[in-house]
Amino acid sequence: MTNPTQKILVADDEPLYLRTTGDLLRKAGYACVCVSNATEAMRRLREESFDLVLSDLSMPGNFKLELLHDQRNHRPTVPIVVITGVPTLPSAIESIRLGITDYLLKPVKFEDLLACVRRVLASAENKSTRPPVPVRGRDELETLFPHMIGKSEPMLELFEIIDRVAPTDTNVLITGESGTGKEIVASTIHSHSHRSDGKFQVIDCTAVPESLFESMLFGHKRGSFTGAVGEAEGLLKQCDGGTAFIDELGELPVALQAKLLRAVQEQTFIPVGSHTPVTVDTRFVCATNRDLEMEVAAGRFRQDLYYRLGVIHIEMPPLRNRGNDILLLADALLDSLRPPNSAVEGFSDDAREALLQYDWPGNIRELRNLIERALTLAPGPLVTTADLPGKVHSSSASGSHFSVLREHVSSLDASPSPTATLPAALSNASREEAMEAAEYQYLVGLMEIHAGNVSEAARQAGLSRQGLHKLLKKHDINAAQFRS
Ligand SMILES: Nc1ncnc2c1ncn2[C@@H]1O[C@H](COP(=O)(O)OP(=O)(O)OP(=O)(O)O)[C@@H](O)[C@H]1O
Repeated sequence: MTNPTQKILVADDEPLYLRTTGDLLRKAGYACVCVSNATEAMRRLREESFDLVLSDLSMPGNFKLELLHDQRNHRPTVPIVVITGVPTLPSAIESIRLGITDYLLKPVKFEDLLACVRRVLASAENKSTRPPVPVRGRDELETLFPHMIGKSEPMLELFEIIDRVAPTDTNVLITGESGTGKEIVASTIHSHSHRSDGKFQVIDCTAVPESLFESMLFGHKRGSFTGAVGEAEGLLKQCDGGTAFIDELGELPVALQAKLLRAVQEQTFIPVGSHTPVTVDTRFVCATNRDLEMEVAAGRFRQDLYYRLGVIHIEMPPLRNRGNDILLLADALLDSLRPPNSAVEGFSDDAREALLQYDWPGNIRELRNLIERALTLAPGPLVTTADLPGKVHSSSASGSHFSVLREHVSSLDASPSPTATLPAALSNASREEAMEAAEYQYLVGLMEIHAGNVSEAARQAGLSRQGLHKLLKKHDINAAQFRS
């Protein structure tokens, strides 16, 4: 039921759109004020109270800037649904400060607009019964999420975003290199949300064959396809009331993107072989290490889905940009991974320096693996550079053998002659380093041949898509960069 006191400000510089939207919303029972420029929109916002703003932020006058300015004057944020023909995603902090709750792309169907308005207003009503998120100082931010280690500026900014975004129902897109902590951020958002009693459901787009993905996500009726011996509830239904974490979103096949869009937009879907829609109440948090904007530009990822899922866009800082957090993480991981009978107590000064100098292409996952390895090698009491892989300790001295080797093999022709000789400087490389560099070269060549198509490349390599993804991740190779 529409609450007749709910008041919407519609701000847009297209007269026809403005008039029809206003008329339709009034018919749907909302009080509606329509304005065609930023100055008028700000004047109305300052003088009256609204429950929702529907606006293309890029109309005459800088509405975005004025809203941010008002925020600094501590005015309460009204939820904003951005309706635009030329979208750009603001940073996470900017989205939060502006109060952006959703994106709709023009032309927008009125039923979609209405569904969105209802959802946002219902969620804003819930929100008003929740205590506001206080502004936190540095000390408080540092201790807010004890399982997430970090005191560097990029990490404190991340903690502030998580703190502000967790209590809302806004969809979140987390991007960043492999191993930077995207999943841990997603689960922290869930555990600090009002959905924490519901399930945090991980849905990995690379883990399921394309043909089974739809039934895995939405469920199926008995007999709907060969092998569907019973009825199955999909993963989305299982996290009704909770959070769906869609990992490796960039790998989601195009055919399924439209179906996911409907589920995200309307919170309903139809199980395979059924005719009856299922309704859920699920928040979507997604992650990818692909450049989704590039995927959208290349036509491989739906623009509407990208905007719908990325209302808040968090970019994870790579470990190499987190300064002394590297050492905080190394100490904490050593503590948590050390077996009870281990004689190892810490790192030598040289080893600490080497950890700081290395560029960590595999980020925290790589650091964790390195510490596990060092714990088995180091006689104790200190882990020294001798217990670290060559690529780590040599990066602080003469440059890593591995990276030099990797550079060398990358500069070779795509099909190098078997007699190609390695430079004398590389004769120091260990067998392990040489094998890694060869594997890297093979993967780069494979990606070039198949123009970044992981399924085709996996077929040639005799690997599963998932297996190939793991290898690409290990070498920090982004398949998207090979697509034209
Ligand atoms: N700030 C942190 N403090 C402590 N541990 C962390 C932190 N960030 C990540 N980790 C740990 O590092 C490992 C990798 O993190 P996670 O799986 O969240 O990365 P990811 O970005 O999702 O990786 P991928 O893209 O490969 O799926 C996990 O074991 C996680 O618990």
